[in-house]
Amino acid sequence: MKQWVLVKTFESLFAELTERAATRPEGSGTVAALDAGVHSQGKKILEEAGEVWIAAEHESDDALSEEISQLLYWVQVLMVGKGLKLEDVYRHL
Ligand SMILES: N=c1c2ncn([C@@H]3O[C@H](COP(=O)(O)OP(=O)(O)OP(=O)(O)O)[C@@H](O)[C@H]3O)c2ncn1[C@@H]1O[C@H](COP(=O)(O)O)[C@@H](O)[C@H]1O
Repeated sequence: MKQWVLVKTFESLFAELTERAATRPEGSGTVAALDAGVHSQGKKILEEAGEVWIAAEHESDDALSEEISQLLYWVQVLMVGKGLKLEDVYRHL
């Protein structure tokens, strides 16, 4: 039987988090992060950005990649909480 591997992308993660915000499933860390509010989300973004910096200077590429993925996640949580769409950001790129 053929096995399909679903690759998560920035866009698919954003869709997933948007769906979490709408359906609010029990046990979702994203729902808890959204409920914690923008102050808490902003602190998490700063924390993860610091971890990215440290990993870039002192850790492996894999560790750096993991930290970057967490930073992207928290940026997306803040975006979803603020009601921003990907297009709102993309138009500034
Ligand atoms: N990609 C992520 C993701 N990246 C980071 N994080 C969270 O961000 C935090 C970062 O972890 P750290 O190691 O920096 O911190 P920690 O000290 O281990 O944890 P904390 O004490 O900070 O909670 C953790 O709480 C992680 O759960 C994420 N949480 C969820 N996702 C994805 O988001 C989607 C929805 O998840 P749920 O809402 O939990 O279903 C799923 O696809 C998940 O894989």
